[in-house]
Amino acid sequence: MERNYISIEEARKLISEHAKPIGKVVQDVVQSLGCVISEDIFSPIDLPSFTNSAMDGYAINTESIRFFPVRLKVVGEVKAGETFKRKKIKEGETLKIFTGAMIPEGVDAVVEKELVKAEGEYIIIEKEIKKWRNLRFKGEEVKEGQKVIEKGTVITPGVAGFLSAMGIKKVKVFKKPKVSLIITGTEVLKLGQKFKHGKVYDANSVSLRLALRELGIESVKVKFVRDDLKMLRSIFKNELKSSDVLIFSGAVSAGDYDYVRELMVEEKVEKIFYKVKQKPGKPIFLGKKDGKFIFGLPGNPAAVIICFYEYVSPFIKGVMGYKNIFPKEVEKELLEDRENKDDRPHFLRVKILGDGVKVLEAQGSHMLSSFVECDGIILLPELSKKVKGEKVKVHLLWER
Ligand SMILES: Nc1nc2c(c(=O)[nH]1)N[C@H]1C(S)=C(S)[C@@H](COP(=O)(O)OP(=O)(O)OC[C@H]3O[C@@H](n4cnc5c(N)ncnc54)[C@H](O)[C@@H]3O)O[C@H]1N2
Ligand code: MOO
Repeated sequence: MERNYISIEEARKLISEHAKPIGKVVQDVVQSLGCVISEDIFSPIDLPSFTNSAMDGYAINTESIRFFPVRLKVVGEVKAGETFKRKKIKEGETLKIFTGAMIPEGVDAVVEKELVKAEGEYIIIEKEIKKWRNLRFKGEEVKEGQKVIEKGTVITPGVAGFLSAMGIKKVKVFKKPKVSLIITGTEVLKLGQKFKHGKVYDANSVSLRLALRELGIESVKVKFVRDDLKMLRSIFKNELKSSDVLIFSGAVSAGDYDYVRELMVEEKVEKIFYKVKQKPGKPIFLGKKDGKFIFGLPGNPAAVIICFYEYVSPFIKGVMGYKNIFPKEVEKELLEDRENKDDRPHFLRVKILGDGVKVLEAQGSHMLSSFVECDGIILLPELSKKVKGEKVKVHLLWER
């Protein structure tokens, strides 16, 4: 007999167990935002790769200056990017130098231009300048061959910049899954279609596509299908061939035309779980066939978004090689008493106000207006009461 529900904790555990990388690919660093590096990175060069100036100013040799103030003759200049084997300074001389320019032989400090007085071909340095001032040394940050990035690191713009600074153009990352969205419902109108009484505009394909884009998943196919088992089967079979993760929206519940569960049984999709004790999103399904994973999300549009962030996004992150897959949490104080008389835990949309959280209006699984102000979700256990001032964990959905 099928158990009626599993708990949120059990569902999370099953997500963690099944969300494993599906392969590795070589990716251009410039296209790699949000990918996870799949092998340790060793620097091919020193960083800095040559000793250079941290300031625009004058290159000096402090050892040849016996006392300050000193008057030095400007005998040339060194620009960034220039190599200048011929440029050397002798006692009594200086070179004009720019930020990032290579330090010439015999130079052991750079005095920034604000600290000198220019007098024709000469400069006067009033105050003592210490050896090594304003020098950025070869290899001071990274040595050639040093391990600089560990496998499992998520590529942020900063990481991508760092890779590029080492001259690394391509990087091995865990594969992003290809995703198919199968949007069910005879009542569903695609955006742009003329409104008809009794129909609803599709919200789910749009919220899911954008949520997937946040994860860097661009390879997304969207299929709309009426509540028709034959058509659903044919689309399912096709998408199973081409995608790694299939996400159904709608038709997972108990209605006569809710065909997804029936299809999963018929197609011998191995059930990982079906139905989680929660609101919204109770009839969520996760299954596996031919190494591909299938989510069935309820059609209710708020349930879709919440199930995506609580389960689908963690799953996809796991596939992409992320170590931390579940939503980031912050602790906040509840700004009002809140009771859950239901026997299912409730995910509630909240707005963060400083150290507190306000539970938003419009919490129904069919209601989306609360997302206008929503920063995150709190979980209110079944048959429980939380009082004003009590600490709650907020699952952060997005930053703005
Ligand atoms: N007898 C029972 N009825 C229901 C149960 C139950 O246990 N017994 N569960 C309820 C719960 S909880 C949920 S959640 C929903 C889930 O329903 P389905 O997954 O079968 O989804 P649909 O019936 O297809 O649609 C639900 C709702 O969402 C609207 N919808 C569907 N697709 C879209 C879309 N792309 N964009 C916007 N809105 C969409 C649809 O019109 C329905 O209003 O079942 C309860 N029923
Ligand atoms: O579990 Mo359903 O999403 O409440 O209404």
